[in-house]
Amino acid sequence: MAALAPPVAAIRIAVRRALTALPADGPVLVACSGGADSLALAAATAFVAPRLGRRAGLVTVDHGLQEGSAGRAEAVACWAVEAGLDPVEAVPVTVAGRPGGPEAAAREARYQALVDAARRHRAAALLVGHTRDDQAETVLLALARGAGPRGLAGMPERRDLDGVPLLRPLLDVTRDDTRKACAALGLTPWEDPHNADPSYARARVRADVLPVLLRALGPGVLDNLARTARLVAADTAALDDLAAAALAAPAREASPGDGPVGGGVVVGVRAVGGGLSVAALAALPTAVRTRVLHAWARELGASPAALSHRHVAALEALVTDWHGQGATHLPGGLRVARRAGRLLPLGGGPG
Ligand SMILES: Nc1ncnc2c1ncn2[C@@H]1O[C@H](COP(=O)(O)OP(=O)(O)OP(=O)(O)O)[C@@H](O)[C@H]1O
Repeated sequence: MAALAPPVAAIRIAVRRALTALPADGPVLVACSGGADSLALAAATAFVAPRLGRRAGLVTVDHGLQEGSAGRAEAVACWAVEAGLDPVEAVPVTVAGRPGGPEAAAREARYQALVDAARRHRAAALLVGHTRDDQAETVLLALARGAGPRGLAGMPERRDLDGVPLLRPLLDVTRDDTRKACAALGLTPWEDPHNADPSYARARVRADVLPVLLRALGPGVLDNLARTARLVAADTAALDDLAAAALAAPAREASPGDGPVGGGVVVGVRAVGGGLSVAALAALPTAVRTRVLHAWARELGASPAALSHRHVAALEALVTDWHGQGATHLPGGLRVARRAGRLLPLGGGPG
């Protein structure tokens, strides 16, 4: 028997690790574009899942944006059936008419179709093929746009997508390895023209920025960027937890010796009679306060997509830079004002 190529083995190990952590019920569904990353993922899942006594299927979404896209989706689906995956679906979606740029609209349509398929098949999880290279690109793009820790934390290995667990088993695998694995298995991946289109920032990072960094700083750069994402993600999760605890608890009079947060003590911020206590907010470290304000704005009804750091900064100014300014406007027509030591939504929203 021919020796197994190392990238094929590494990808199977990564998939095995992801699948063994899942609850027993329901198939896993691989989201596959036909590109090298998700094709290598699908091939590894087709191999590993039955050996773990689990069903594995595949969904490929046809955005209908390029000539021949339906044929490409059909070809991926035919390969998947031959590879023993079941269920297999090629789902056409309509991208035109959705809000946002074409890329965002395509992503939204794709994720909706994937979630619908996962629900239809009562899937235990959806698997996507993001690699360590994708993670490094994500971190660089976040750095360049000043995204803050949430962006620098990159893509999580696991997240909830409208109630469906979304897994990224290949975050420790390089794109080079997914290509090598496809070659070793005799698979011909589809080359998405968008990946080389310089009008996309990610494509420019991929083609121009990462190669320079790798040449100048050595091959450890990809690893280091991905590690940065993991470290930042852990810190961010801890700060989010502190903010959630502060937002859940009633404000009380601060007494000398109270750390703002620390020693297991979290100062609550809910004011008696509604709204948030300005004094309690002021006692929090900035990193926790901004998270509290962000979470509260969402609770009031501001859509996360529309809520920007400028809105949160304006809310924060009501606490830390108060000079009698008027109400702050939030997305969705919401307004928040400072009144008698409290931040209050105007117009009788939830407090
Ligand atoms: N048309 C599609 N149908 C199903 N899943 C998709 C589709 N496009 C992308 N995905 C999923 O989302 C992941 C990320 O896609 P994206 O296009 O951002 O990355 P990529 O690096 O080009 O991945 P790939 O090489 O697998 O196309 C893919 O690995 C795949 O799991």
